[in-house]
Amino acid sequence: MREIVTLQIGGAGNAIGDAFWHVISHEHGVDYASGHFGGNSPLQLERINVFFNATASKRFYARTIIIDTEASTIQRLNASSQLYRPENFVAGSESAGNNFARGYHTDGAEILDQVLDNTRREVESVDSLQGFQLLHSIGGGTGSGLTSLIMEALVEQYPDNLLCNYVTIPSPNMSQVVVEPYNALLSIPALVNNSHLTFCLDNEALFQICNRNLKIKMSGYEHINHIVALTMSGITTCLRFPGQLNAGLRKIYVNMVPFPRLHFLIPGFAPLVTCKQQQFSKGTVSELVQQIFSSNNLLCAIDLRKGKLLTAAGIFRGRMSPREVDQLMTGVRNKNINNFVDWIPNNIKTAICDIPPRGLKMSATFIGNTTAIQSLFQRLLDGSTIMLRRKAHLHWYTGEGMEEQEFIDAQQELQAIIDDYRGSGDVGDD
Ligand SMILES: COc1ccc(-c2[nH]nc3c2-c2cc(OC)c(OC)c(OC)c2CC3)cc1
Repeated sequence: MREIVTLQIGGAGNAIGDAFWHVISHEHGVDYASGHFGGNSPLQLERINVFFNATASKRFYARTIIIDTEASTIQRLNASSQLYRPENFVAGSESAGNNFARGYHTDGAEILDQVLDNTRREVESVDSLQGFQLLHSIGGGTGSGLTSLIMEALVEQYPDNLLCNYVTIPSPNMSQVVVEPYNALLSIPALVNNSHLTFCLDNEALFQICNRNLKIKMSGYEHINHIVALTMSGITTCLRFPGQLNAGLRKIYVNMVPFPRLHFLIPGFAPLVTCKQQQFSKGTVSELVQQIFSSNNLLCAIDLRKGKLLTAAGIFRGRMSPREVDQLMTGVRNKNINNFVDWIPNNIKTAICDIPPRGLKMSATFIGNTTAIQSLFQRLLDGSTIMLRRKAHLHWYTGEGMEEQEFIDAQQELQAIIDDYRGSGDVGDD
């Protein structure tokens, strides 16, 4: 079996992780609170080992390391579910204080060995590890700094395995902490150089979806974390259920990432409508296809029409005609040929799983590798430049041992990835 070890890091990473385990434990017939299997189909067990470990007493637990520099998140999760193995909790003694430097150099560094020891134990208990998925934000100190440190260690200790990151990206309009742009900026080098697949989860888009699509007036993190969990469930469907694709992280990597550095993927999900709208929906595949290519359903605040898709994947769930799905997806490509690079001929792929997500008859999940992501990176660059030019709040980082040059180097790395994506959209389009 091709197992995946999850590391959920920091407040946001653990919130996303808990939402993800809620969704997929139900899909696999596992009770979230107790870990007991009560499912009704062998399909729920056939590939359950990708994300879960079975215990002697036929219970299941999530193969995840629960990490935070402060104990409160850990304590809450430990109290909420037996899906979490107590030995896999790693808590620091002091919060990273929303500071990359404390996550990477001081408070985070203090718990790195515990993280790696717990990871090693889970790796040694599996048959055939395919890789790691890391759930974290880059706006806070633990999610940015400690995750960067963990990624460097994982790449060194497990050079043949893939790192798949699900990263929440701070929004200037939903800012929690004034130095989020610095933490996000400083996370870029590790994501560019150590992640193989980086799924970008933009708080700007997620809150827009809650307000615009779902008409939620006072949207909170519980709402966006559930949208993220539904999308992660869609992305991992082919890993977790048998189907026509012999699915593994490496197959996604090989087919979605044409150049190693261009591995930043934009997820989308459909339907993202109110219950009332869902009642009036025709519930057609055509509606799903139209929605997943709409920027309103992307989990990043970008406009697909302002770039070119290098590669794209659509994962459809529910009972539907494969022929209709292929025709509609091919139709989108043919009608929007200028929004697809012409130097990867077969750059759109669909997969169908007839098991729908909870509460829906059918759904679609989109993954796009698009040059339009430049605008997201430019937003991060601009947000950090405006403070860095005046060295505002820099003392919180230099006081923890960092140098201003590290910020300048990170900005050059960010500009370089922007240039690489821009250049890839021009290649071949003479
Ligand atoms: C852009 O062009 C392509 C993209 C992917 C593949 C492919 N080949 N083999 C696989 C896959 C694959 C496809 C998936 O979605 C369509 C997929 O779900 C995320 C998925 O997820 C697990 C996989 C893994 C298995 C082929 C072409």
